[in-house]
Amino acid sequence: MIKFLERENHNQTQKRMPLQLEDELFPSTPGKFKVDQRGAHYFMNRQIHRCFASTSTMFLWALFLIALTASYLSFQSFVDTGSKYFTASWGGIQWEKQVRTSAQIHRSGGMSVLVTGAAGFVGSHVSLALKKRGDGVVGLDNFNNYYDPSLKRARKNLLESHDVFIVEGDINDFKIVSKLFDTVAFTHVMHLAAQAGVRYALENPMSYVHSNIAGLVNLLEVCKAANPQPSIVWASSSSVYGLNEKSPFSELDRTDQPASLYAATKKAGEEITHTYNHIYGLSITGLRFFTVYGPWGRPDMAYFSFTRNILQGKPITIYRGKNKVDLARDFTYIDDVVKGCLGALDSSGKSTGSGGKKRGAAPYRIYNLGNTQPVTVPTLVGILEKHLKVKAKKNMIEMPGNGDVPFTHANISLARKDFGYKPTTDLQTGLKKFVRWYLSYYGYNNGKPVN
Ligand SMILES: O=C(O)[C@H]1O[C@H](OP(=O)(O)OP(=O)(O)OC[C@H]2O[C@@H](n3ccc(=O)[nH]c3=O)[C@H](O)[C@@H]2O)[C@H](O)[C@@H](O)[C@H]1O
Repeated sequence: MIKFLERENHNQTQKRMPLQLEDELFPSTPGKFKVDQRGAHYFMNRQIHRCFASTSTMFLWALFLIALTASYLSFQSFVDTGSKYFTASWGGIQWEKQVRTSAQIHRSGGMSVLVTGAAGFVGSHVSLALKKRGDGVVGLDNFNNYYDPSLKRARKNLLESHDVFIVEGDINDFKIVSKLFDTVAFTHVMHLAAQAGVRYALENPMSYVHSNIAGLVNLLEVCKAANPQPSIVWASSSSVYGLNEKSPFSELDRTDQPASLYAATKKAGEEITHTYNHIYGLSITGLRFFTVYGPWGRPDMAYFSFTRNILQGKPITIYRGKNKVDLARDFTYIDDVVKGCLGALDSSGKSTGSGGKKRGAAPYRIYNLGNTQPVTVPTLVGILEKHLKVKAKKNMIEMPGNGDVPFTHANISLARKDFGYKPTTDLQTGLKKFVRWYLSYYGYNNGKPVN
């Protein structure tokens, strides 16, 4: 704003100056010019003298103008630098120091990981787990308001208390992502920033294109050019199986029938990452998460919003499939997913390229991270009622055509074989932990809000 006003003033100054010059060099009232009676010689001399006088005046004015312009320009650049320094939320010596400190590795053979979406549900858990075992972690998150940003801020505070620094920025911002790679030679990227949610795609389709397509490509562009290139592990989704009816879902099953735009953008992500692996030698691992739940979770997900409504005495809507068949999900507890993420990072293998040039084949992998025990939505509600000690007001309706699929069920043998992935938390146990966290975070005591 300051810059804008100054530019306007500058234009006014420039407009005014030639007028003032004209006023000085030429009579503004030519009709009042009197014929001189003192002879041609005198007149000629006088004209020559005037001519010299006006040339030197012009010269002086020109000098003055040049000096004025030069001083304006240097002032402007001072203002630019100053305002960038004072208003930018990133950059500067102190910022770089924070990034480098956070990325420092504290165990032998450890990694330095850029975690995108670090203030998100899975991102915050993975960041903390990496930090706790001695890896370097830097977070990147845009803190958007898809759901209550205060929850993201609370996760950020938690991470900061464990010395994880989170940079506030968007994966679409080429400058900030490049700057991070200029500051730290990240060995790995855990890419979890995304527009999540299956049904929200009906409301805001472009947000999925922005984050899950454009943001992904932007991140890959920076990674491909980095030297050394990092290995990338990123969040795909169980939703890519779409209308697949073969159960359990295996990584070799078809994924070309997405039921939602969310699923389509995740599937596109799998294809996009494949091209970066193929052309630039980036090591890529895509993880298909199956309805991840747990403490510090996402308020837009069913288990979370059901809990909120049940506690507030509000009705919940339970979707049912055709012929009143209950919907089912392979709900997967966050701690199991975190172990899967770390296993995928540890086994990812190196990227082969450098500075945008491929030097050989690099791993390209895709894994299911599920629980292998699908549970119906009414059963989920029953477990919540038990833990909350409150009966839900249920409103059963037929599943609208909103992108939902009837069931999900993961075959996890590939992840088990390659990095020992073995989920150990059933829905009863996981929801108990979630409810305990929820009541404490939102200030409930014996099922009643405190204060
Ligand atoms: O595995 C994934 O890849 C995805 O998992 C998650 O999607 P979903 O499996 O759809 O989870 P979630 O919304 O909790 O709905 C659960 C069940 O409750 C039903 N459901 C939902 C809302 C409601 O009001 N009523 C209802 O019956 C609903 O019909 C469904 O049967 C992530 O959100 C998504 O980002 C992605 O990661």
